[in-house]
Amino acid sequence: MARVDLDGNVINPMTICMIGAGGFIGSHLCEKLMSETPHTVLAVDVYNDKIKHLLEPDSLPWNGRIQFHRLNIKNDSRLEGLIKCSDLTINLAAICTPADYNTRPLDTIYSNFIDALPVVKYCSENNKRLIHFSTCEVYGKTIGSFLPKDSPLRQDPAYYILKEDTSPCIFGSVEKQRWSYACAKQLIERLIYAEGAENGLEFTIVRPFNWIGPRMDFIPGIDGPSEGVPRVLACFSNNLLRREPLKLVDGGESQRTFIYIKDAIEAVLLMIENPARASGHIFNVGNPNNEVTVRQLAEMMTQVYSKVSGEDSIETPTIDVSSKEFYGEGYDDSDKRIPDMTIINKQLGWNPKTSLWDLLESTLTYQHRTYAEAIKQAIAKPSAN
Ligand SMILES: NC(=O)c1ccc[n+]([C@@H]2O[C@H](COP(=O)([O-])OP(=O)(O)OC[C@H]3O[C@@H](n4cnc5c(N)ncnc54)[C@H](O)[C@@H]3O)[C@@H](O)[C@H]2O)c1
Ligand SMILES: O=c1ccn([C@@H]2O[C@H](COP(=O)(O)OP(=O)(O)O[C@H]3OC[C@@H](O)[C@H](O)[C@H]3O)[C@@H](O)[C@H]2O)c(=O)[nH]1
Repeated sequence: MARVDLDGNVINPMTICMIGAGGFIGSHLCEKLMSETPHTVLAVDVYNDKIKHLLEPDSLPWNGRIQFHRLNIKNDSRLEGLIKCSDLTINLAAICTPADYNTRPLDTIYSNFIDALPVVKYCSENNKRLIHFSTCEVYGKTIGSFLPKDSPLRQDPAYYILKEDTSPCIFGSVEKQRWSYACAKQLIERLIYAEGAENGLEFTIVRPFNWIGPRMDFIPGIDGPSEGVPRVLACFSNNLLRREPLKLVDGGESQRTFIYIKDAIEAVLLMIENPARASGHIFNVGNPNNEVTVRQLAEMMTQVYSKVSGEDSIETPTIDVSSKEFYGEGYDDSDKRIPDMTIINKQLGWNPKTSLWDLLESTLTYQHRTYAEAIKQAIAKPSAN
């Protein structure tokens, strides 16, 4: 049976230039597009480890519908040709780990703003559709965080729910280099929006709210640098696998809403296949029902990991660490992130499904299966010096 969109129109197979296809989100999106749609993907990245299983062997059912192009979009003239021969470009490429924002602010700004410029330009000049990945970090801090701690207004959703079309973007001072990422993402959003308004660029902007699941980032010393600091899911997974206490930055009081990657990918597929409903919009994509403090996340991950690994948790499961010690000078944080879902609901009829417990259970089962043995061996090996 032919695939139809939300308005009952037949969806024709398309060619998608996916930049950053080898990353966490890209790998799940490629998997979905290969297994459930007839579309072709030109997968652009400097790495392909996370999509290797889709690229080989030749006998896979989607053989020929995914091609990997190893290129760095900073300096490769092949990029324009790939965008030109696609119907749609999806840009995921970015430096997007908080440990980099204050320690490598130049690389962060270049990656999230300067390197995205040619992508936007080629799409605009060649009348190609663009789905650009921004971030929930563009909202920065909530209005409520500036109210006195005991103010009853802090309980009023008007002071903390983040809405695409009305919430302000509140960043810390320039010395707080944490905001280099959010600021670069905000400026590229504004540029894309302006290309739409002045030159007719057909665009969709996605603001992911802490998408998590298998293949996110790396486990330090196993498939990434030993001194590297990934995002919180991988940091806590690493601690659990090594039977170390989970580190709570500044008391673990910040709040986040976490969404299962597979739920979020459903939303992206709807955007891909419903251009008339998605174009010209900025979409929050998150799960407002899965809110926890980082401390609660640590506690839940400890419980879930114990269940899936069959190991008791250690005596002191968490320790407090200052942000200066953990991330260095210039770190700052978003206090609370609850996405408003009105626009995505209205345009695409999409809702997230998976509870935090369930998504942690499947993700930590994957982490345990993938890394437990390698960690055991790494710990057993006498150190090189
Ligand atoms: N995962 C989340 O919850 C989340 C939240 C907010 C925003 N985002 C945004 O979504 C996008 C994808 O995030 P992710 O979690 O998959 O990150 P990721 O780091 O796993 O993936 C990014 C990919 O882009 C590639 N890349 C970076 N620079 C490149 C370049 N110059 N040339 C070619 N490839 C390059 C990287 O090699 C990597 O594979 C990013 O733009 C990020 O800012 C993600
Ligand atoms: O080991 C750790 C790691 C992280 N944390 C805390 O956990 C919270 C979440 O940290 P993450 O590393 O997931 O990153 P953040 O949620 O702050 O930002 C992310 O948001 C959306 C995207 O744009 C990016 O993927 C990233 O910027 C922060 O408050 C952080 O300080 C810990 O307490 N301990």
